[in-house]
Amino acid sequence: MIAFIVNPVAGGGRAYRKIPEIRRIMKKKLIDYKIFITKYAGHGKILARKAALSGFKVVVAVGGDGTVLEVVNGIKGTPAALGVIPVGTGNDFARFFHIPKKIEKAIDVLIMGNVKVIDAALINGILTFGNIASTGIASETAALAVRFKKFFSGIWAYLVALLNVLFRYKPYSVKIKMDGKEIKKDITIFAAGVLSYYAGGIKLLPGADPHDGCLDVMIVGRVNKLKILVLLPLVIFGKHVHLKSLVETYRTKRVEIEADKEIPITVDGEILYSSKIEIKVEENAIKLCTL
Ligand SMILES: Nc1ncnc2c1ncn2[C@@H]1O[C@H](COP(=O)(O)OP(=O)(O)OP(=O)(O)O)[C@@H](O)[C@H]1O
Repeated sequence: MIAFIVNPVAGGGRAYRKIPEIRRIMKKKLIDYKIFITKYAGHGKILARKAALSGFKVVVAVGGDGTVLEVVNGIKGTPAALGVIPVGTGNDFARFFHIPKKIEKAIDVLIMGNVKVIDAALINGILTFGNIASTGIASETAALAVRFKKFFSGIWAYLVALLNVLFRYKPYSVKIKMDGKEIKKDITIFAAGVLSYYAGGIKLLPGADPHDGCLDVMIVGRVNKLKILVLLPLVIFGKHVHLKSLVETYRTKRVEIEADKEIPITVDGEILYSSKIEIKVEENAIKLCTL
């Protein structure tokens, strides 16, 4: 039995509009299913948990990365597997695993029965996430991009927001603890995660591998703002990591950041504020229906 958790606002309402198509395809394929529609942000986690505990073998996030985040946290620790119908705006989680955007093909992935166990990450001991957590210019940009999403789609909303943030951004002074070492740093961009994509297709952590039991970490310290503009096209295609003089990369199981004030942290599209961030890998945390 398959449970679909539909976030009606994901993808600007696209997730909701796809319900009749999901019903038609499931009827044609003669598979038992139920559709649950979220009523508010956070409801997806509750619905997903209830579905998983009441025997649904697959619980499907019908939406974007925010919906996947809620379903992952809902089904964590239950026998249910995660499915995704990527009808959000960015869909970075589905992009990494090549989950098709066409509804019928995405449903085929669910019923094919191919389940892979993948790593996730835990932030501040409370939230499990499947993509990337970031702070610095990236999170300030994400916070602003929310407003631009009404006017621009996917990656464009982030690019316009970035140009707005870029010239007023002041690097955060932080302490970073990793692998028994502590470094003091002024950070422009910090990202840690288990998958590669960010903000609708930007390849922020190109080397991330959800099967290696590690987080990939990427840090850009204090840099001339014009250099950020040079870095930008490279980041989109994941080539920035070759610029060793600007970009530091690490692979670790746990990383901690301490700042002297609350800073924004973007976690799979959601924004948290904290002065202390602890991110650690959760090995084999998610069972995922994939190709
Ligand atoms: N019924 C609801 N009403 C309002 N917000 C909701 C509802 N259900 C879920 N949400 C919230 O909607 C937000 C956006 O969802 P989601 O991220 O899936 O879509 P998106 O932003 O279009 O896609 P992406 O994150 O891939 O760009 C999430 O933060 C989620 O918590």
